[in-house]
Amino acid sequence: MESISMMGSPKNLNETFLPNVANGIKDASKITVGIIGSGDFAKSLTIRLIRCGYHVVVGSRNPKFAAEFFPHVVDVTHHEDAVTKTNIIFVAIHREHYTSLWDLKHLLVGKILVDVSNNTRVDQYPDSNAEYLASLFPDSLVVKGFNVVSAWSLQLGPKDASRQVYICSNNVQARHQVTELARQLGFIPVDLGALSSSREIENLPLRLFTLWKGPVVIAISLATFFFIYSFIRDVIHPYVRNQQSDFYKLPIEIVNKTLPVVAITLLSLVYLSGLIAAAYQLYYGTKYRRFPPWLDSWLQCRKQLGLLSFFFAVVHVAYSLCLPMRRSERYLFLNMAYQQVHANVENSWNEEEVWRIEMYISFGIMSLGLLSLLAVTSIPSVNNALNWREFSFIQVCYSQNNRFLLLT
Ligand SMILES: NC(=O)C1=CN([C@@H]2O[C@H](COP(=O)(O)OP(=O)(O)OC[C@H]3O[C@@H](n4cnc5c(N)ncnc54)[C@H](OP(=O)(O)O)[C@@H]3O)[C@@H](O)[C@H]2O)C=CC1
Ligand SMILES: [Cu+2]
Repeated sequence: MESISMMGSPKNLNETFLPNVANGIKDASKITVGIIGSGDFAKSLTIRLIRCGYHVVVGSRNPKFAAEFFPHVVDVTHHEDAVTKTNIIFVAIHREHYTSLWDLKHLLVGKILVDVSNNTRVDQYPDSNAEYLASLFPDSLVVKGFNVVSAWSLQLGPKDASRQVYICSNNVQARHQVTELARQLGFIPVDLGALSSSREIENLPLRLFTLWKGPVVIAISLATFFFIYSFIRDVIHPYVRNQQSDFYKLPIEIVNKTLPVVAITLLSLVYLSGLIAAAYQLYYGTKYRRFPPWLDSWLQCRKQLGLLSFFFAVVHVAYSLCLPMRRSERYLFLNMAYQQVHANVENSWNEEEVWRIEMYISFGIMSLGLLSLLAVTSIPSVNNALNWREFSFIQVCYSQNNRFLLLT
């Protein structure tokens, strides 16, 4: 195949408007890409397209005003003019304004409309924005994509941000063209098939947060609970019983007692979900039965729970390293030395205590090392570089790590 051609366009049946990459020749300079709207997304996309050698025509309600915000090489014009000049048009306006393009319907027949819109809530509308656009312009080829990249990362270039863009459309040719365009802009396109996937794609930027919400709430609740528990046990109780004021322990000691407990509880939650899932499958004697929704979402957020556990472990290490720096520690040490002299004790070496602390610290460091290995492998690019055997090896290390942590 010589080039990607625009199939299904009644006017330009064989016109090529994407650079020919089949034989390695990239000639984007002759290709015009249209953008409707002159907002943040339109501006950033324009800059990327220009950098990659495309010619850009922007359609605005107020082209004179909008032109000030675009490089001079960009053709900023009225909607009608813009859509006649190109076959691939990014619709960079919000869903509520799609109907304002209604008058252009006859000009958009057979053209590719790329819907880049996002919503503010998951499943905000009964239909996805892209499906809505397709229903308004049934004779155009609607493609969903690019909504997962922010205007900011578009400008910075894909090196500094997530590189994947998800693309779907009911028209295979249109989908391939937008996929190719995404690739040439330096992104990694992920083909999600038919336009019915657009709802999922639109929920993606919103979903990123929901995976963290549960684990963060759990971590904060656990931290609050264990903090209050240690506070009552180590500060309030001695105060009530012996009038001994240990309130100085609040900022460091009590916090540092809370951190490892939260870390290990979160880590055990990571594994508990897997065990419950296994027990569930054994109980029903099949692996083809759907897990209940709570278990499903629990299994999905294991990575986040693990990373939060790592975070608490790291902070615990930092706190522990700072323990001997405290003034209180120095006073306690001096008092102890004085009492020892007073009691005429020459050597206070306690072999058992020495061994306990040596082992404690050694296991602690080892656990942190293994936890950080796991945290690093959870980074997608590192994870992708591992094959299945390497991945299961690290999983085994991880479960060993649990034992270390329990020991310490
Ligand atoms: N900003 C971002 O980081 C991202 C944005 N998106 C999506 O891109 C789309 C545009 O976002 P963004 O650029 O941030 O939004 P902006 O509000 O910055 O820009 C929207 C543009 O729409 C046009 N517009 C406004 N009102 C109307 C109207 N009544 N009728 C027709 N056109 C109108 C305006 O252009 P003009 O005045 O020239 O007509 C305006 O510049 C949205 O759907 C958003 O979800 C997706 C991913 C990231
Ligand atoms: Cu510890």
